[in-house]
Amino acid sequence: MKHRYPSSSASQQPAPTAQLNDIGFIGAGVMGQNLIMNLVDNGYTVTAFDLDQSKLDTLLLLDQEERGDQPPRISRCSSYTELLASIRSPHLIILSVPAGSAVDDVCHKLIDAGIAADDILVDTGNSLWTDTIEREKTYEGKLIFFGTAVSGGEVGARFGPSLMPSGDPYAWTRIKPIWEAIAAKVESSTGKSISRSKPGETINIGEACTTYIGPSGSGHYVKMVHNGIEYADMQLLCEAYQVLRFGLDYSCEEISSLFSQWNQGPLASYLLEVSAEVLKTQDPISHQPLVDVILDQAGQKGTGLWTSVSSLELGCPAPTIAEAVFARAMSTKKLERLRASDALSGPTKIPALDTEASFLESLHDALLCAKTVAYAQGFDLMRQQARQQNWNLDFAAIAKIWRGGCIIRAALLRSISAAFQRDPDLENLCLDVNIAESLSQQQQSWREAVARITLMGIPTPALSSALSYYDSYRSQLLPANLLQAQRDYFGAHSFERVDSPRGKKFHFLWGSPSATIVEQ
Ligand SMILES: NC(=O)C1=CN([C@@H]2O[C@H](COP(=O)(O)OP(=O)(O)OC[C@H]3O[C@@H](n4cnc5c(N)ncnc54)[C@H](OP(=O)(O)O)[C@@H]3O)[C@@H](O)[C@H]2O)C=CC1
Ligand SMILES: O=C(CO)[C@H](O)[C@H](O)COP(=O)(O)O
Repeated sequence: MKHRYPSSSASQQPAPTAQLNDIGFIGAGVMGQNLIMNLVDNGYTVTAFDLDQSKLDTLLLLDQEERGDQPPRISRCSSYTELLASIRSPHLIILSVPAGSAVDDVCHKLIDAGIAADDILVDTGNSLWTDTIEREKTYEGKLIFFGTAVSGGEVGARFGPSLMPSGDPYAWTRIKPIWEAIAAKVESSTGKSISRSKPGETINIGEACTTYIGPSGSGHYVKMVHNGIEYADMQLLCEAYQVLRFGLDYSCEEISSLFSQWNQGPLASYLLEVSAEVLKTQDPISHQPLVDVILDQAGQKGTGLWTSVSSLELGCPAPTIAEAVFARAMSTKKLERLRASDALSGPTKIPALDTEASFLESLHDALLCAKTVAYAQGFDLMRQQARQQNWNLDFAAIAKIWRGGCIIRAALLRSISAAFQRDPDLENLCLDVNIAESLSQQQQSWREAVARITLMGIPTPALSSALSYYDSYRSQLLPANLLQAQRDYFGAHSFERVDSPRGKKFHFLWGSPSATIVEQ
């Protein structure tokens, strides 16, 4: 351990008294407000700071409403000096501000306000994992910067998120009981969520959806990949919706009930549940389905993009995740798409379906296979990055903490954690004996769905790219032999031969009258 902690900062701060709060919290926005309420439900007292003081008004009102005749659990403050003076030493401060410069802004201001070297600042935002590594180094000796990525949106933050902590092991010993208290819980035997949905409720049974991920930055990397899978999963559901809506003329209500039905089986997931809920929601203004009045231009904050960049940098294919990012980008070209819809033709003949029921079954299986493949890509990325960074990631534990609280929680994660428990060094999820069997059984339906949908002219970039990944991954031969020959032809880039030891390079003298191969 690199840190050499000076004596506790207690000397610079007021001595602990009953009035001092347990935790300082900076950023009382969507996530911050809910994390704070989760902390106080679990018995911690908090001093909160936000640039926007009206957010603190709301927070204190909420505390007043929920605590009944108990004393206040939250104090507000208007400066970092006040924040430090109002919490126990060594200080523990949690940060929930937008990723990027706001995080450093807070660090600098806390340093100016006298934060001590053994005080802990936990960044719960979606920070770029390399920024977290840099920050831990930059602020060493001034404060202990510790990353904990959080998933679960506002409801998760309030009643139990999935938490991905990483960094300084000493800081982890202090944070662990708090994270275990506020995290989502799942039943050990079934992996099912133990629901908690009322203010004041706490759950002290089951497995907490948090585990120490590893060295600095690893938790934020794992969360970034979680979000990449989230992008893919969301896109797959959007593609299924579009096929049903415009290929089969289903109403939103009908799609909602089909999704709810699918949610009882192996596709069960929070995102499917959310989609079913969204699709049955009416717009109070136009009284049409709400989705029909939402502009089809997707936003993004960057984690899917970072996952795809990481995939390219590592040379570790995650095309389904990348296609999901591209799909969001394509959606923003609204005006161009409107022009292109006039200029470019679609299918002239759409063959009739054999039966609607068999197509729905194929679509169901296609979704399940593509979702599995998206997870396989995500876990492969984590495996490659872990190798490069020398992180010892426990993939079974990661799959387990995603079973509850987080946005990608899904029944499938039970098979995924079981796969990594069977073989912690599993190269690719598709190779797990049970997962391989399911994919092999369902791949024909997947092809039929993709082929049908292609003939309908409905774009399914994630569904189809996942199938191409599956087929590429199971190919003994890929056309990279021709590709190597092309490279050698125009750039003398050389190639290896199948009949020579690996590493030996050859160049063909293209265009020379005698067919000559030279060893490089
Ligand atoms: N929303 C979600 O579902 C999830 C979000 N996250 C991550 O959590 C973090 C917080 O997100 P979210 O709660 O949605 O964001 P919000 O914008 O709702 O809240 C962020 C809060 O931080 C305040 N803030 C901004 N800059 C500073 C600063 N320099 N110093 C102090 N306070 C500041 C903001 O104040 P002001 O409004 O005045 O700028 C705001 O109150 C982000 O990193 C996000 O990516 C992670 C998981 C899920
Ligand atoms: O981290 C999250 C959930 O896990 C956030 O909801 C994330 O910000 C969503 O990303 P985007 O805005 O890019 O869709």
